[in-house]
Parts: sequence; structure tokens; C-alpha cells
Amino acid sequence: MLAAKIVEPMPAPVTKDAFRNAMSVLASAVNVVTTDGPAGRAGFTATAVCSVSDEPPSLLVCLNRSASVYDIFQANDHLCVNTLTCEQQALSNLFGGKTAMEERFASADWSTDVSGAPMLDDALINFDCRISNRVAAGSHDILICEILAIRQRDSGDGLVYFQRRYCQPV
Ligand SMILES: NC(=O)c1ccc[n+]([C@@H]2O[C@H](COP(=O)([O-])OP(=O)(O)OC[C@H]3O[C@@H](n4cnc5c(N)ncnc54)[C@H](O)[C@@H]3O)[C@@H](O)[C@H]2O)c1
Ligand SMILES: Cc1cc2c(cc1C)N(C[C@H](O)[C@H](O)[C@H](O)COP(=O)(O)O)c1[nH]c(=O)[nH]c(=O)c1N2
Repeated sequence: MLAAKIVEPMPAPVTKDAFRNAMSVLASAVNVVTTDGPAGRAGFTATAVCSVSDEPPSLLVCLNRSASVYDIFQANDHLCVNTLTCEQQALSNLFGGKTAMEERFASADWSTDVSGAPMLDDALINFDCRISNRVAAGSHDILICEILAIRQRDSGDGLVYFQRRYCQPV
């Protein structure tokens, strides 16, 4: 006699909306990621930034391949991760929107260190980096970055993005 075959119901696929709703409750630091080099200067707002390894000191940045800045980051070898303070919400909106590149950079003061990528003067912290590897994953490229230099402020509160809005410390 044939044994009855139990067919488990297929789990419903996780939709894009469900994914984004879920991700929206992961609180994150807000960064302006900048580059300069043969392809020119560019910058964008990124929350998809995290620590990778302390040997060598490295972090990762996820960059959407459809972003207007993508080709520039693809052609340049260096970037700087500028982590924003609570006072820099407007800068996050500027670098996260459809704003001309000159207008983005004109709104703040910048300097350079080892890599030559623009370093935001009033950032909470700056990570000056060399892009050491690029991995395509879905819609994004994961940029693995070796940290060449760090510049850190003595004090200040970090800007936090949570549930699709900015949070201020209480
Ligand atoms: N990792 C990213 O690429 C990323 C992260 C945050 C915001 N954004 C951009 O900012 C817009 C507004 O974001 P929101 O937080 O107000 O609302 P949202 O509903 O579009 O996104 C909610 C959360 O989903 C994640 N997310 C959004 N777009 C993503 C993408 N293309 N790939 C991977 N993860 C993504 C982020 O964690 C985000 O905070 C988004 O539509 C997107 O264009 C992109
Ligand atoms: C709070 C927040 C956080 C992120 C973003 C936006 C905002 C507002 N954006 C989108 C990115 O900043 C945006 O695509 C560009 O700055 C503007 O896009 P265009 O220059 O018009 O393509 C973004 N993009 C990306 O590739 N990786 C990321 O981690 C994030 N994170």
C-alpha cells in the first residue's frame, strides 16, 4: 500500500514591503559616504554601514547599483564614512535626496586626509578608507573598506534612524 504523502504548505514569500517594514525597526547610525578620485567627487547618505574585522580594520558599505553616485564609487578606489551628529539631520536629507552634487557639498565644510576623499569637518567620526573588495548582492554592491585613518570628535550625540524617522537622544 502506498504511504500517504504529507505536503507541507509552502511558506509565503517575504515581500519587499514586509522586508522594509521589518528593517525599519533596526535602529541605525546615519552616515554620509563620500568619495573623490579619477571619476570625480560624490556622496550619499547610508545607514547600511557596519563593522567587518579589526584585522585589518575594516567596515562595509552597501550601495544601491541604481544610485546616481554608483558609477563614481565604482571607478574611484577610496571613500570616507562620515557619521553624523544629531545636529546634521538636514545634511542627511540633502545627501539622501535627488539633489545636485555641488549643492550637497556646498552645505558643509570638508577637508581631506590620507585617501583624498572628502572628510566632513563636524562629523561625529570619520573613517578614511580604501575600497579593498566589492561584492554584488541583490540590488546592492557591498563595498569592503580597509580603514586607513580615523578622526573622532571628543563628544557629541550620534544621529539615529529608526522607524523611518530620525531620533534625538532624550
Ligand atoms: N540600504 C538601503 O539601500 C537604504 C536604507 C535606508 C533607506 N534607503 C532609501 O531611503 C528611502 C526611504 O527609506 P525609509 O527608511 O524612509 O523607508 P523604506 O520603507 O523605503 O525603508 C525601510 C527600511 O528598509 C531598508 N531599505 C529601504 N530600501 C532598501 C533597499 N533598496 N535595499 C535594502 N534595504 C532597504 C532600510 O533599512 C530602511 O530603513 C528608501 O526607499 C531607500 O530609497 C535605502
Ligand atoms: C536615511 C537614509 C538612509 C539611506 C539612504 C537614504 C536615506 C535618506 N540611501 C539612499 C541614498 O542616500 C540615495 O539613493 C542617494 O543619496 C540619492 O539618490 P540619487 O543620487 O538621487 O540616486 C541609501 N542608499 C544606499 O545605497 N545604501 C544605504 O545604506 C542607504 N541608506
